[in-house]
Amino acid sequence: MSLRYLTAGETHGPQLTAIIEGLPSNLNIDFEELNFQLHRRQKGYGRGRRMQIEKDQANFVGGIRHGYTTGAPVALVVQNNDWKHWQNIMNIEPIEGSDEEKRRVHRPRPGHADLNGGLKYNLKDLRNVLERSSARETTVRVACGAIARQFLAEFGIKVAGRVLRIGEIEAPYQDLPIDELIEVTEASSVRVTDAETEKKMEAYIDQIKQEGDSIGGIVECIVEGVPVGLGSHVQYDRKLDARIAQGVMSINAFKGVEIGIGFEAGTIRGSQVHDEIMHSEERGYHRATNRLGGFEGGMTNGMPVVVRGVMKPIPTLYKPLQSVDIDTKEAFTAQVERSDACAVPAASVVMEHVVAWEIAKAFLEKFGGDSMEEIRANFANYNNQLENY
Ligand SMILES: Cc1cc2nc3c(=O)[nH]c(=O)nc-3n(C[C@H](O)[C@H](O)[C@H](O)COP(=O)(O)O)c2cc1C
Ligand SMILES: C=C(O[C@@H]1CC(C(=O)O)=C[C@@H](OP(=O)(O)O)[C@H]1O)C(=O)O
Repeated sequence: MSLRYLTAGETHGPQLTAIIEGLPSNLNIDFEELNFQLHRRQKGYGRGRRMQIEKDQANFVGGIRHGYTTGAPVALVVQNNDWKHWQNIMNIEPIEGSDEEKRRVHRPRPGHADLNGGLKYNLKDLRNVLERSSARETTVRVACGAIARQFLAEFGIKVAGRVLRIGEIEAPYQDLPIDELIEVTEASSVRVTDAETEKKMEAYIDQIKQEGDSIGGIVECIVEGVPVGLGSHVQYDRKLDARIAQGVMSINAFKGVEIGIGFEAGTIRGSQVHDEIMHSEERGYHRATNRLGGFEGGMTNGMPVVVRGVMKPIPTLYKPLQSVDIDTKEAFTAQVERSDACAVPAASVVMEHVVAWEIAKAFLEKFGGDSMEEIRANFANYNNQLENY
């Protein structure tokens, strides 16, 4: 059985839930580290009031004993603190005497799932769509990814992320060793590597917010220590670059994915794109450059995996856009109560965890076993095979 997870829960409901299946036994879970990753997702300049209400923590309710996985499905929940303000609106049972009509959402917001979901599921209260389409769900995706990240760390694989651009402001690209990149971006409110860009981006986000607008950006994830040969060229759905692309595109508001230089590859010559193959005693086979972001033929090539994603501007705007009421079919301009102005730094944390998940899944497919000990032995055996190749 390959590694998988399902999530459930609404943004203003009592909690989010995830069930992970396919984790090996005897993986040590560092709960503090996992909650730190949830905390990182909540940070980032430009987020709205909701993030002050939530203090995300994962509670495990299955599959772990005394800090170690047992091989059983892992179940975890994250409470929504905001639930207490929404209980009446979100109640599962009918509430006697409540004015259903008053709480019904019938004005779809442009850029959200509201209208498509209402039409598709035949729901006249669009809250039934928006509650689940909210990026609140990315909390438990990060929790699942944080477990994948801890699993990968056992094999020396490290994950970092950074913001490359917010709207008109591009961050200078600094090629830092991965530990330094993790440290420096962690200290930055917008997850960039230099203080000057950080200041510029903060002021820019403030300005956009003041103008009642929102802004998106471009983020990058780097994974180092990935062995050669994860994924496969032999079948479309085994190509790991394609699976990573699907994961990234599934993050709310993501509109594009690149591996390595990505779209730039269509603008320059082959000699400027392909990475020359080298061999040395210490490094074995490697590439002179890493323009293709660690992939050839849907398989990792041992170079760092480099993935970029683009996030559109937040759709809910204080400067309202026009839409159509589903009851009257009349035009109105959407009203806003609260929203993030920019969630690009937060989304870059989500992306790290989505990428970590896909790599962990492919790692388990290649070196799979039911316990960590079995996987370690399989991994050592493969490394031995590579050394003798
Ligand atoms: C971390 C994060 C936070 C977000 N916060 C908001 C928000 O506060 N307001 C909003 O309108 N959209 C927000 N979004 C984006 C919407 O969830 C998303 O655009 C919407 O569900 C429609 O999905 P699509 O853009 O993928 O088509 C956020 C996305 C992410 C990743
Ligand atoms: C709750 C989170 O993000 C939310 C994602 C979101 C959306 O429409 O996607 C809308 C906002 O929620 P609300 O409407 O309650 O203010 C964000 O705060 C979170 O990231 O944990």
